[in-house]
Amino acid sequence: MAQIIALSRFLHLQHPLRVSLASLCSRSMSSLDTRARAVFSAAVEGVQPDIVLHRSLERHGDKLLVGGQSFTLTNNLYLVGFGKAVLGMAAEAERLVGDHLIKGVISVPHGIQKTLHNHGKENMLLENNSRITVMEGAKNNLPDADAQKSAECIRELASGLTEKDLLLVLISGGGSALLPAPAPPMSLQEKQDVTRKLAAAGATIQELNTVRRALSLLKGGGLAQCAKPAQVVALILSDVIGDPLDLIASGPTVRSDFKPEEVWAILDRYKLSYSLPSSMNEVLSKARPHYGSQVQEQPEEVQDHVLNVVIGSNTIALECASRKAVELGLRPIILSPGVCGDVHSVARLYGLLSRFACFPEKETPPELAAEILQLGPEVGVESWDLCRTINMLVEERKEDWGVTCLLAGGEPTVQLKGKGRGGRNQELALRVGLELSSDEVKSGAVFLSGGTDGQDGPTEAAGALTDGELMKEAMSQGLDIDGFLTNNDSFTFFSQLSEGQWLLKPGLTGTNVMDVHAMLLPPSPQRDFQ
Ligand SMILES: Nc1ncnc2c1ncn2[C@@H]1O[C@H](COP(=O)(O)OP(=O)(O)OP(=O)(O)O)[C@@H](O)[C@H]1O
Ligand SMILES: O=C(O)[C@H](O)CO
Repeated sequence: MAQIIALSRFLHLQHPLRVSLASLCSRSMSSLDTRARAVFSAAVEGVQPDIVLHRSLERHGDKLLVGGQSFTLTNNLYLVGFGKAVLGMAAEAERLVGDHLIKGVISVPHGIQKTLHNHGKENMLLENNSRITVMEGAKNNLPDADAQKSAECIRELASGLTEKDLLLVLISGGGSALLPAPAPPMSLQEKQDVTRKLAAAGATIQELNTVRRALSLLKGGGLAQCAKPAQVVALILSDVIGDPLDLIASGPTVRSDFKPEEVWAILDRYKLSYSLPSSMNEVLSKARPHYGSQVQEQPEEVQDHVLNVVIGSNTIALECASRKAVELGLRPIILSPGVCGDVHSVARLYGLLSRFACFPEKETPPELAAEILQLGPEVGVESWDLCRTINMLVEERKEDWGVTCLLAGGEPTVQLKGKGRGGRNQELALRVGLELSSDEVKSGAVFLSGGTDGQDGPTEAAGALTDGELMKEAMSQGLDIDGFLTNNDSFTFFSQLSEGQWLLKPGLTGTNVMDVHAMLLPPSPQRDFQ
């Protein structure tokens, strides 16, 4: 396969008849990368907001079944939502239970209706006669006055409910910025400054949202508290590793045990404790273990009226990808949905795994497995997941199972030093390409990394594909990989390489469960150890 790919690239670049000749071989040439793209599409398809919502809500007459519980619909339904994917969730919810819906308000990103319309995603838009009001805001993913207005409308709706009412809360990534309700006397500007400084200093989403929860009327369970005594059912599309309910969109329906020392420790870590506005000191000193920051301590049972259900996650996307891999004749192995850490280390991991899978001798050297295991903590992958993966790779080598499809997900990080255009998926693909290219024995592996939202950093690509021919291909086209990497310019690199054919460009997908990685590993060509 590697030879066919190499030949086709040669034809594509050098031969005067390159277009027609290349297209003659394109079917076999692209077999692995076509399958990698199909596996990625299946991952994204499996977590489309309307699909996950449909999967999680069951309607039998006036009964609504969700998360193993049953609720009676008696024209008592209200709906609120906030996040990048809630428009599609709301559209499907209205199709399913709209006849009982009294009123809804959702807070969604600025311009999203137009963008979804332009991408032909009409199924994610509300009907003209919808009972749900769509409010756009949070330009550039920052809480703004528009989002604050939406949050106020959502708070008003929730606060007016009675014990007969059922409130559906739709939550997805980006929800924190779309539901700003600064605890008085803090202003939106002051809260925005603190979160912006934290983010710029490199705070993790866990740290950021721990602080956000402490400063908000609605986060950290505040929304659920407002809706009391109504029954609350929150349907959550997770964009955080491990699906922690209290952190996704800062957990507006999840009771948070606020620990002031935890918040101060985070502010200290990023050297912000001494430059805080006085209003923030006031909010933090008043706060107690509670729902939101302004409410007095509540007993545990107040949470009884809330059901939180994760309806979509990276794990689900990987399971869908795995099923697609089987359909395509590949042997799937799911490594982990929690890959994080610097892209350098993550690329190294994939390089080592490919070397291990395709090692051309009967026994793989134990040092290789040891090096893989050592990397685990740096890239967020548990030892047992690595051991399980290594064992499966060993079995596949012994039994000659054909092409393996190694799947993983998560959200690695890039330390931005240059001024180029790129994203963590494209930079990871580029670094994995270097790893695969540097192998003496070419594994023939193809690697794909893509953001499930369809957008990788500030670029129009979701990610990129790569393989062991990357270095040769780049050199033959006069592209200096190191230069592009130093300048964090992976998008420009992949746009210039072979006319952009290695870019992954599904367009905006309307969902977001972080990133998906797929590495297709053909059996070693020198396999004579049977
Ligand atoms: N030139 C670049 N090269 C590599 N990575 C970049 C570059 N510019 C931005 N990034 C990375 O892209 C990420 C931001 O992009 P994006 O908006 O896709 O983030 P996200 O975390 O997927 O957002 P969300 O979860 O809200 O969808 C950051 O991790 C940032 O480090
Ligand atoms: O909105 C947020 O807080 C992030 O997207 C994590 O869920």
